[in-house]
Amino acid sequence: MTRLELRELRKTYRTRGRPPVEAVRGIDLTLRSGELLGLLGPSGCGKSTTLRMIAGLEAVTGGDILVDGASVVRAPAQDRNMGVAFENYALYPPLTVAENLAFGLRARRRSARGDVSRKVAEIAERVGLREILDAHPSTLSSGQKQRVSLARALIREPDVLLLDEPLSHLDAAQRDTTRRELKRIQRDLGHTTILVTHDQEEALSLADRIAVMKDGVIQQLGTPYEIYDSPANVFVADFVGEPAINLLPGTATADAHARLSDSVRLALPTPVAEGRELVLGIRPEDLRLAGDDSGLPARVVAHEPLLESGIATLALDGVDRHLVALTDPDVRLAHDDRVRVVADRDLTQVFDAETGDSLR
Ligand SMILES: Nc1ncnc2c1ncn2[C@@H]1O[C@H](COP(=O)(O)OP(=O)(O)OP(=O)(O)O)[C@@H](O)[C@H]1O
Repeated sequence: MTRLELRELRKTYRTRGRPPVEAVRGIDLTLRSGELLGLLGPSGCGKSTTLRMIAGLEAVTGGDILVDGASVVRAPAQDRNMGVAFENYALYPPLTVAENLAFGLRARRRSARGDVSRKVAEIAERVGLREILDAHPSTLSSGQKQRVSLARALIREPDVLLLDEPLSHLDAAQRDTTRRELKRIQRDLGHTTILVTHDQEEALSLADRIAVMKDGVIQQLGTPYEIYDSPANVFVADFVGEPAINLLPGTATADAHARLSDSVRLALPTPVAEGRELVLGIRPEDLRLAGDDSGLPARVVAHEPLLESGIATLALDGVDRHLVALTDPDVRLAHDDRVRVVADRDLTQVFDAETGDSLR
């Protein structure tokens, strides 16, 4: 069981003839023993750089990395005891799966031959690789390769497990199964784990806590519920959630409303200084179609009736921006239908238009 701490971790890439790139700008994070932390953010936000610094594959520009309170920031990669499974697998093609697994173990410790075979068999059983132990990587599916990659990281009995987009090459069905397996294995073995992903669903379903990153800075650290229900700013609100949250500009009124246009006002969950420019965030599932004349009049732009719930695109009368609302599975709407839409006041997010920060 291991605690991992990142303190003021920084990385600036300097390439001759180009301006420096500040990929990671002072990250502070503490992972509890056995915790699975999802590092989530768009491409280029510095996730992989962070992981590579922890693994010792990239020198840090500043800050510290501590494992159980001891700094490892100057230790070479092979002395850090981190299990790494990266996106591009990095399996050795001439070796069989069993040999690939054994190789990782032998390279690390001078283990006895019998010991190695026992460990390979054990991990193959746990990760579901028994049938393909004699296969070569070139004959494996993407899902199998990713599992071998995970097994190779696990077989070293690492203090910390670092997974970079471990499910990215899988199709939807494989991803679901592998995700469940990954969660089970991580929980059984109790590794302190960082999982890098740009896929919010992966982060929301796997992680104990999520750190949402943008431009080398952590925007919010919290449980999946905290991130989803109480986003710290517009970026987090917009990045997490599918279909995306509705973001509507408005101006605060004296009576705890936001004016979206001359004719449209929405109630705020908390009072805000009159005249303040806001962005309201309303999740598609927090909008409902009214059966009576409550709510705001709107026109249906499009409706996709899906199996579990439909997705309606609506134009509120007098507001330029379209809204997306989830509809019950039995609802059928046609283009230009008139409806009335109600937003749940208590679930409405309120952000400052200038800073993007939450005002709740
Ligand atoms: N070796 C390098 N030299 C120079 N710049 C780099 C290098 N590696 C990454 N960068 C830059 O650092 C920033 C962060 O990159 P990084 O790969 O860590 O992001 P990421 O969030 O993992 O993105 P992705 O999901 O696309 O891998 C990007 O602007 C990238 O172009």
